Amino acid sequence: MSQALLLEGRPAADAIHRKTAERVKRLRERGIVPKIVFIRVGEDPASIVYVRMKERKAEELGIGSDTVVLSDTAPQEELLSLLKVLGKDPMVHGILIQAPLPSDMDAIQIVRALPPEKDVDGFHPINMGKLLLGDPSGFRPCTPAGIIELLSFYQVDTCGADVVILGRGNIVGKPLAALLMQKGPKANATVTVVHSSSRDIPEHTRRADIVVCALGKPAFLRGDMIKPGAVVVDVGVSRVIDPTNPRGYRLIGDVDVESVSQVAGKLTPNPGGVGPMTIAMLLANTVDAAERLTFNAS
Ligand SMILES: Nc1nc(=O)c2c([nH]1)NC[C@@H]1CN(c3ccc(C(=O)N[C@@H](CCC(=O)O)C(=O)O)cc3)C=[N+]21
Repeated sequence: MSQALLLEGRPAADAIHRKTAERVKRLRERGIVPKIVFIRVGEDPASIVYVRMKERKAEELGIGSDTVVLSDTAPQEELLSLLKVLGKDPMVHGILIQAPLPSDMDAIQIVRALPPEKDVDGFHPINMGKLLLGDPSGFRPCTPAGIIELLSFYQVDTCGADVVILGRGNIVGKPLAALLMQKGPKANATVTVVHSSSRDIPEHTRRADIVVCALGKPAFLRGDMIKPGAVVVDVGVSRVIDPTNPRGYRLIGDVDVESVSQVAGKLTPNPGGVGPMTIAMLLANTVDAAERLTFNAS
């Protein structure tokens, strides 16, 4: 009975954090303190936890941060005028609008109100366009970039690999497909994107060298759906009620760990895999933003 090797996110994230801290130090020696502003709308408990984790890590690295909290009854204009002020503030290099937003807000219009140079999430249409074009002057979305760097850290070669991505969302599936099919190292993959209208999902996943599961469906991917030795990246995360857990809930990924770990060669745990990498890429993007805004100023 074999057990998949776990590709832990923490060591890979720490390697990125160490480089980020060095870059922060160099900026600070020149009198620049890289800074990110987090915007949270409403009191969603998960968003509160995530923003706090990002603030704490930023502080550890010497990156300045502010968090602005708006009421979920605030008019969208309030958020738009806040973005306008932050967009012009030369002390602010990165702006993150924590998702999800209240359903009555127009997320597409809101991202467009960000200057693309401060869009460290990489969600602005300019950055999405640059991503598709392979123009490195944009920002890579944090979770897809984190997956690329996680695979690279553990020397999983994507060149020529058959990668099957489950999920076609704008945050993970679609941008990850664009990154992986790019020409170049840490890319060069043959990419298939599978979604709810795909005819035979197991047929696709069974021939993949690498399966990326980003559906948000707990324990969706089972061992009988993958090729022996495959690399499995578990991205989706769901909360299930668990009275035995002090938090009252437990996090569960898209992968059925019990069966998949019997068949897969390597597996990213969840939590403890892609999540920490997402934060590492966010803060690396923030330092990129500070460097670009400082050294490429026209
Ligand atoms: N504008 C925006 N940008 C985001 O990047 C963004 C967002 N909105 N909205 C929500 C999602 C979620 N997200 C996570 C980041 C880190 C972990 C993470 O580090 N998780 C830990 C566990 C955390 C726990 O125990 O709850 C882990 O996987 O080990 C998880 C989730 C960023 N998001």
